[in-house]
Amino acid sequence: MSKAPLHIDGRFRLENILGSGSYAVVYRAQNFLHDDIVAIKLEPVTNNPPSLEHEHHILKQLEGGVGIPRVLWFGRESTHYALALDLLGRSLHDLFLMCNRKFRLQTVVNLGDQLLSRLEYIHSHGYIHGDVKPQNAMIDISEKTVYIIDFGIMKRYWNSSTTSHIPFRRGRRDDLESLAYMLIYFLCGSLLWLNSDHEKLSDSFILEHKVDTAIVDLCEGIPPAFANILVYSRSLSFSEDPDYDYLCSLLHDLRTAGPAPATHSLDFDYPIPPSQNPELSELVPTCLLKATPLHRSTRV
Ligand SMILES: Nc1ncnc2c1ncn2[C@@H]1O[C@H](COP(=O)(O)OP(=O)(O)OP(=O)(O)O)[C@@H](O)[C@H]1O
Repeated sequence: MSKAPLHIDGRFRLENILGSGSYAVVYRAQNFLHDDIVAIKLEPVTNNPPSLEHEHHILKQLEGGVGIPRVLWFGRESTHYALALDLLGRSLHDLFLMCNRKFRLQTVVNLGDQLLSRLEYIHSHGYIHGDVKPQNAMIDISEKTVYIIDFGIMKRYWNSSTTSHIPFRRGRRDDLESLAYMLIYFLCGSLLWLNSDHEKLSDSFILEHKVDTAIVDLCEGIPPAFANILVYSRSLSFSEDPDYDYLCSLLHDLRTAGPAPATHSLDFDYPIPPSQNPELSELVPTCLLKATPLHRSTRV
């Protein structure tokens, strides 16, 4: 891979790597014109077609939405495309490991509430995210707002010229089903088909076990609202408009049911300091939370 440039657009100086994915590397960078810190996503120009250009195009359409990263600059710098974004805090994946693989019920409720709003906003612009997972949800530096990231492979589900759902494509229900798995995972600490060696599980193994797992077993010991979210998402037909208010109401009921006064804050507590957590670099496999593309089941 070609060497990353040291400076972007004459004003951003690259510092350390914050993370990387299949097509880009994300750097922390200093904007020495405004004396602030940003995130810069770099993709070599050899990638064809460039995913970063597509990501930039989508982010501009979603601009101004709560929890959508703000684009500060996009362009080409020598051998790379570069996208400058607001610097965010940690991903939910990293936070989950730091919190010993358990989030409090109220934290999961508040995360679910925010993430549902993000998905509704993205869907209202004719797109599905298609890769809802803990690595693609980040919180801002003040740990108040959840952001969705990784728009490079996002696709339209809605054809505005024919005003119809594009066939043979994932739909909104798939994003919602993935979100349901993610919330259950945060509450239970794992999902039934995962084992200690889950890095090596194939997509087909996970899909087979997902289909064969009864929702009642998957959601054992957690409030029924999460099973209801999963059942509802799976029962949606391909082009049906999801009732986001209904899903939110299932979560809101859990706020009033608890013994302690409900809080809207995310309220993470980290029993394991990041420097002492050997698992922090471990990745949840990308196929882990994907919606079930095989036959759909509503077994509870
Ligand atoms: N705005 C940001 N602020 C801080 N860190 C970020 C930001 N955007 C991305 N990151 C970090 O960089 C990592 C990779 O980013 P991203 O998922 O967008 O890359 P990608 O190449 O599109 O990944 P994928 O292979 O999942 O498509 C993230 O997991 C996160 O740790």
